[in-house]
Amino acid sequence: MAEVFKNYINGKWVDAKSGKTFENRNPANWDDIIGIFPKSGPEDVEEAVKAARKAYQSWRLVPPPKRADIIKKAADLLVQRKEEIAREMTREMGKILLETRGDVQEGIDTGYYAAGEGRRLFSYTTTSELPNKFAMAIRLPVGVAGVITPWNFPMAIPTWKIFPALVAGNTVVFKPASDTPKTATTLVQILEEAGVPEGVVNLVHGGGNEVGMAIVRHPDVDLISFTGSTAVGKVISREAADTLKRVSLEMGGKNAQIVLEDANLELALDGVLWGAFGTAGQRCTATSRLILHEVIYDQFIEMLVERVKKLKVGNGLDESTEMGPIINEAQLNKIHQYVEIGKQEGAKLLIGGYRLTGGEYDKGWFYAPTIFVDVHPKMRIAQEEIFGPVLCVIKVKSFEEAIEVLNDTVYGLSSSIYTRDVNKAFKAIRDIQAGITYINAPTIGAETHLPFGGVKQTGNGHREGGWTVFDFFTEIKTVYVDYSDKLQRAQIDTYKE
Ligand SMILES: NC(=O)C1=CN([C@@H]2O[C@H](COP(=O)(O)OP(=O)(O)OC[C@H]3O[C@@H](n4cnc5c(N)ncnc54)[C@H](OP(=O)(O)O)[C@@H]3O)[C@@H](O)[C@H]2O)C=CC1
Ligand SMILES: O=C(O)CCC(=O)C(=O)O
Repeated sequence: MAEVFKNYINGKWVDAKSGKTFENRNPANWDDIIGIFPKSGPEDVEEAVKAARKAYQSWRLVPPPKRADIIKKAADLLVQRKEEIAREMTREMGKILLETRGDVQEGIDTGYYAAGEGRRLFSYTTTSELPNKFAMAIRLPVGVAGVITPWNFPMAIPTWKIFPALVAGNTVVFKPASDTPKTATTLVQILEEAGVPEGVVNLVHGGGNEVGMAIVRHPDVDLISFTGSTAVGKVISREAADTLKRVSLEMGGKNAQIVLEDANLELALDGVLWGAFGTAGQRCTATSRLILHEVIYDQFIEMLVERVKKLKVGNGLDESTEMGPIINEAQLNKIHQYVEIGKQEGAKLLIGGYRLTGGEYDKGWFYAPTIFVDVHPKMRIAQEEIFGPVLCVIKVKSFEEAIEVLNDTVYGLSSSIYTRDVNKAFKAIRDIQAGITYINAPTIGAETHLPFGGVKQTGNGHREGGWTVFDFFTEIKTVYVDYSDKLQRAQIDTYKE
């Protein structure tokens, strides 16, 4: 019998009001049912927002170090349960154990980092232009935060949002991706066990159009933190405009790795393998384009194909597997459509380009690691996010052309350049249009204490991670304290003759 899960609203585990449910299955083995989850609707969101609004009145008054103690405890619980959660996550969304352990670790790191901010949450004091007057800017919570997350980092991304939101004093209505409701449930169970009071965190399972949209449109939700596709991010941005709520959007990418003629080729090879085929390419920071200098082009392609041929694709629970399945059938079909588009556009398919079949592959969504060469930078496969194990290789004649090609996309999340020339490395840091640039390292592998986010159509100017995330989750209040016991007029009295 499949396990049945519930929503978490106002401190209680409850079914969807409609009683409807949906099923979630292991993408590496469809026979394995992960669980049955509530298929909620706007009426459930209504309850969750009401609970979050009520809880906000007391949560905002809890001293930040006390709020942080609860997040620290949640991180401790994640440490204790790391292996179990990683295994469940691999079952739920497919990526290999090495990566799901990393995903939980990112949640742990975020927890300890955010908890530390409970004793800082720095803003500043400054001077006043008038005598006997004190001036400062302080941070206050914003209110009820709607948190909408994707499936590819089912622990890390929710914690990037929920932990700092709570330390800052906001309450949360959390809608996780429909493909990863179990990991989301585990996170909320942990927050409950850590001592989060009722109503402070609410979990509502269900579809994006029903639950996600109801959160975005709700007038009592003050801010939305969203990670997902650019298409959905644009819809959210438009819908949120009606209530003028604050919105943080972390969206798609078309990240590139440049390899120059002077690069350490072995290192660059390890980088692109990990960047392009890690998590089966289903990372917003995945290396989707490889830009090679013509001098090393043939040699590097030969080295790359040799290694890609040997990649072991299979169930991520097997420790020897190097690449797991695709998340679902729709995503697999999308990837294959892009492969067909690439062929029609005239790119040369060097390896892969098909769904894997036979044996265990017949019960999962497995796709062969795929490489296209002779890719023109304007082709659709070089411009649009594929979100799968497909690498497009582009040949360039110079450093300048490499940067131009890298920037020639509507996205701007991550980027990487392999070179031993320090001047070129610094020029790349200056000229690449992306939120993240790696020198001699792959496009993936964010650290939680640094800002994370993209430019152009990848983001809307906010950053997660580091202390920058607190700029999003706090409201700045400017405070003047006049202790002169008389009316002092700024601007007028300041410059009185
Ligand atoms: N820049 C970044 O930091 C990152 C970006 N991503 C991006 O995420 C995408 C892959 O994730 P994926 O989950 O498929 O992305 P989606 O945009 O399809 O979904 C993301 C979340 O939004 C929900 N959603 C869908 N439609 C709506 C709607 N109309 N209103 C409100 N919420 C909605 C989804 O719910 P449901 O699951 O029920 O459909 C899910 O919870 C890729 O484009 C990737 O680049 C991923 C990780 C990091
Ligand atoms: O580890 C990283 O590079 C970022 C994680 C992430 O959110 C992603 O790539 O989808």
